[in-house]
Amino acid sequence: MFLFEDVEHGYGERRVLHGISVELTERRIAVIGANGSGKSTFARLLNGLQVPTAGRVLVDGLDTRTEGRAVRRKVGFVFQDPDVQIVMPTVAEDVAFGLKHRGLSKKDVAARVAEVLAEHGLAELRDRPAHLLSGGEKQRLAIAAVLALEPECVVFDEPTTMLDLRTKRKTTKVIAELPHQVVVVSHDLDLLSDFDRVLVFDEGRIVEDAPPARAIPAYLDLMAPC
Ligand SMILES: Nc1ncnc2c1ncn2[C@@H]1O[C@H](COP(=O)(O)OP(=O)(O)OP(=O)(O)O)[C@@H](O)[C@H]1O
Repeated sequence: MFLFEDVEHGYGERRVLHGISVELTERRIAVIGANGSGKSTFARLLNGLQVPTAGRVLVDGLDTRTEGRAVRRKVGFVFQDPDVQIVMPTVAEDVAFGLKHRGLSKKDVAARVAEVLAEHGLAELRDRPAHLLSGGEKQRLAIAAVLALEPECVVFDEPTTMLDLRTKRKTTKVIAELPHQVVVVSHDLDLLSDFDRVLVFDEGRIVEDAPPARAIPAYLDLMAPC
């Protein structure tokens, strides 16, 4: 579904991704690597939140540079910090926001909101102020709001970093049970042990690209103190 053609990305003069050429068709793909190795930048390129400085990113043949809107319909993005993503005062309004933006009728929005809140265990919180939710509840809301829009693929940028162990396990389960294609950036090796494919980043390049059984030991070697 994703095709990176000789992608470079820089912030100002500084290049942080170099020569990324990769095709991603597997259902569950993980991205790991050291801090600052370019993982989040790579993730943001997947749905056109950022466009490459050079090269192309195609999603089902759509160029993220020219077809950003269509790409974002296909590819949802869940940020590490749900506060970045929650835009409306209450839980129900936040889920409704994207649906209204898509042009659904009032009746369809209400029905979809009710369905999604129930699916994600948020029905009882529907009228609660979103900013007063716990970290885990906010995470659930952020995921629910993205899934409400029925993307084909969901990109998660460090979905468990801010969570306690219990909430982390619940989020891991939610991600594991999604029928969607998922791309997950994570430092949490437990989360990705049964993924189909793991990309290991180092200094803006993919240095290993393999199933977890091979990629995780390669990553641990890379991270070993000299
Ligand atoms: N908006 C930005 N402006 C300038 N530099 C940025 C910006 N976003 C990221 N960078 C820099 O680009 C490099 C790669 O950052 P990125 O967030 O992609 O790495 P990462 O592998 O996700 O790191 P981490 O594991 O710490 O989240 C870092 O040196 C970072 O400081």
